[in-house]
Amino acid sequence: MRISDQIIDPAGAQSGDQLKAVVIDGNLNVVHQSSVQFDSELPDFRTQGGVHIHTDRLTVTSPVLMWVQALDLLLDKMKRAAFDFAGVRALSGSGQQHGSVFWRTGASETLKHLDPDHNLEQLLHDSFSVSDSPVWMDSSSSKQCLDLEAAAGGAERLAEITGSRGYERFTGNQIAKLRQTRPDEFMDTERISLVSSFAASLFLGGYAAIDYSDGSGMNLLDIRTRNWSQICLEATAPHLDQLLGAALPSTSVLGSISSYFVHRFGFSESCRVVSFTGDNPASLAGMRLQPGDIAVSLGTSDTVFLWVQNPRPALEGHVFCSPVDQEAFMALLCFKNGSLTREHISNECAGGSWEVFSAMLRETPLGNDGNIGFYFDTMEITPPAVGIHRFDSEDSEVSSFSPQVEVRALVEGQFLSRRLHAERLGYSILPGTRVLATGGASSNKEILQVLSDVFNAPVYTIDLSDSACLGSAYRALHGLLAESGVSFLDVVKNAPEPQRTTTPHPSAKQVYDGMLQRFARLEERVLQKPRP
Ligand SMILES: O=C(CO)[C@@H](O)[C@H](O)CF
Repeated sequence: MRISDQIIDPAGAQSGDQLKAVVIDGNLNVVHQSSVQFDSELPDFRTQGGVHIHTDRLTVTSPVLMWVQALDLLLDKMKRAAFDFAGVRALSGSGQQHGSVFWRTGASETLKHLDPDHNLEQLLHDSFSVSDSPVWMDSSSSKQCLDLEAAAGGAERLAEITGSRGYERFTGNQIAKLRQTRPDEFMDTERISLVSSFAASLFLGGYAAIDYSDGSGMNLLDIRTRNWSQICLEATAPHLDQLLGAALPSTSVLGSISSYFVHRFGFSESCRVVSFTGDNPASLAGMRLQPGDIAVSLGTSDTVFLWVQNPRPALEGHVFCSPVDQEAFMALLCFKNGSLTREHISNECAGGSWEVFSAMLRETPLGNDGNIGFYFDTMEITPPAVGIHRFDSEDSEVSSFSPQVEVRALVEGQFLSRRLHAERLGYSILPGTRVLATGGASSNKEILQVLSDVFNAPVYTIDLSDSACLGSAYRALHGLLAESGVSFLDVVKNAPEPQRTTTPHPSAKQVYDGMLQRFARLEERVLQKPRP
């Protein structure tokens, strides 16, 4: 790759709260970054964390036109910064998993004939049959999950086919709910995209295929045959295969960039668009995860994931097709109450100051004198519980902690939960295990110290706190070369190595091995409590 070549990746495209672009050169060095924060830079949409939480506290959506406007804004920012779009040889991207975009009948013609004298928001303003896209934080499709599990032959059978039991946020259940509750909008839909393939469609000037990896988060794709499961399609909506289009390998080169971007921004006509994928699969690529590593992404949601060759789908957690190896898979656990909950406790206990929050972690002991907390601001995915629950060293429930104890109870509780549920699924932390951390909170050393202590393993980070961006730029490069048969890990073998940032305290194993057993018992007590 000529040094002047660059790979643009509007990755993190539609991750929870922002749209980001990362550009790398032919030596895999990051040469440009830009971003748009949805809440502060597109205030007219009045989102919080990029979403609207509806009054039922279960329905969570994002305005699709906010995502479109964010792309206009991002590319205008790069243009004003005199970014050389002509040097971009390929682009790829990622989007928050499970979210869905419903294209109105006729939108494909609009996409094909975009007028470069206008911005995308003006051109696509009437192209969506559903203006408020369901997103991953939604928990409102429980009935549809039960119906789909029944149609598949039970939760275990559905997990065996699609990699997961029925989950409310998974796209198939959201599609079924929309068809049942908003039939007119559903009937006016000619294509359904994931957030990732929606973003790819904008650059392609036509409907982009859903890739195998992000498609694995829909409860619709058979993860072994990599075809849509007929049982699941028929249980969800009639002719759904026509609305989704065929799924393609995540390494597919979808085509050349739309002439709209050539004329409006100066992209080269030869710029290739490589299949977009989900944010977590892109993070796996960005961290160049290897078998034996465990990744912890500390973002709007926290996720724990790793590379697996022989998947064992279960009733907890998920198995997705790997985004970088057609024979492999990735196992993932999702914890919805991630950075928004850390922000909530920081505002309540540390005056919103991360410096104060970090000092409180430094000043409180490992094990927090036996105090344990569970912090679920919204209905949690892993485990399915809600509310805040605090216990003292005698396992007695208490109504409050001091601010310092609360801060440590939150961070220890989050990481004890990540470890407990990972070990339940058979992930074992072995000597030599690397914990690779990414996401916004991975830039906080005190939070990473607690992560290292709870897992009793060293924590490594990469230069960029958002590995989904970097992973999509790497995948863009791999897409250019994949036809030559070169593996993804070979293409990126010279990328900057993750740096070790923290190692566990000598007493960590003794403190947290014991605390984990208490945590598991108390979590059972929380799950037995009646939901409010
Ligand atoms: O639901 C999730 C994974 O299954 C979340 O991590 C979303 O991908 C966040 F955007």
